[in-house]
Amino acid sequence: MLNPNTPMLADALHATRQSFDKIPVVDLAPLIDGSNPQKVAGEINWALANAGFMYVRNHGIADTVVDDAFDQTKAFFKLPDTEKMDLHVSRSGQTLRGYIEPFGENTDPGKTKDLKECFDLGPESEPDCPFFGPNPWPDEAKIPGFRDAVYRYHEEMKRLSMTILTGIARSLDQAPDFFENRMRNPISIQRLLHYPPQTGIVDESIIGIGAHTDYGSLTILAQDDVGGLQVMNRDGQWVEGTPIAGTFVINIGDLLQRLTNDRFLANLHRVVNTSGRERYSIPFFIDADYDAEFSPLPSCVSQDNPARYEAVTCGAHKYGRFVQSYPHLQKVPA
Ligand SMILES: O=C(O)CCC(=O)C(=O)O
Ligand SMILES: [Fe+2]
Repeated sequence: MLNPNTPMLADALHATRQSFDKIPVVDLAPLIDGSNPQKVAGEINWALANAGFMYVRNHGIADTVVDDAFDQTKAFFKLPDTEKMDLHVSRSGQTLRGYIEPFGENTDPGKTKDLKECFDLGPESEPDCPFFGPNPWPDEAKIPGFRDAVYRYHEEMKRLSMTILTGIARSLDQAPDFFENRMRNPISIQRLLHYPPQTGIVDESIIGIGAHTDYGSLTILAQDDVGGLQVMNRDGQWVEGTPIAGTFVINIGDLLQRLTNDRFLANLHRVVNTSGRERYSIPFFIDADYDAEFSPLPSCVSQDNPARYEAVTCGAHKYGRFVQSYPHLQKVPA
């Protein structure tokens, strides 16, 4: 007889196992040490134009920084639900920091409810526009070292993202500081994620995180060894983003797709955890300054390929996407 705990995936949730040539692995060493940044830019160009995703290795981030952040992530999600709910994102106004419970944010609304729970934080700053302000830190006595480890991770990710963005700028034939100039005080979000394993019949109505594209410029994802990330390939098939030790998964968001007039792809992805184990991941999202304008680069526009997007500002675009996926924001009058 069928064990009711054995996951049974509906057809639409199956991922094709393919060679990971499909999601390329880019060695960042020649970019970081300056020996051959143009070679790395070429690899980035291929990856972002075809997959919208890449793994990066030799990224220069110490294992201990990543391991400490994962240890603290696990400790955080073990806190009692009432304590996590005291830090709920809806209490942070437009800063949008804090805890989100299962089904509290749905990234493919109308189709899928997200089983994940997460905790968002960002740079400590004045709350002068959406996405900026203080963090709702959990009680240090309950999880000692949380703030330091998670914030250190955030700072390291900011540094790494600026390095990767110099490679992306080169791959677009722009000056290496192209992004730095629109990232003086960028919106950045550090997210801690927990995906409980799913058992029984799993269909698209509830999965870890529904199919979505990321909203901003660049995402750096650390995942544990559990697996479950799926990325859509150009044929519309879901390809597994299998964990590779010592790498981060990098993908771009809508703002870079707009900037490149669709030359680079903000690709659909989702998470389905039927491993039988708890899955943890730590994405870091970097966007740009709140008022930075994104419209197609002249070098990505031609007579045959006219501009496909109007200009948007980073903050307005990002906030609009959050309103669509956060039920609590929809209740707030505009
Ligand atoms: O947990 C993952 O692997 C992906 C998370 C994700 O796509 C997101 O938070 O935007
Ligand atoms: Fe995502």
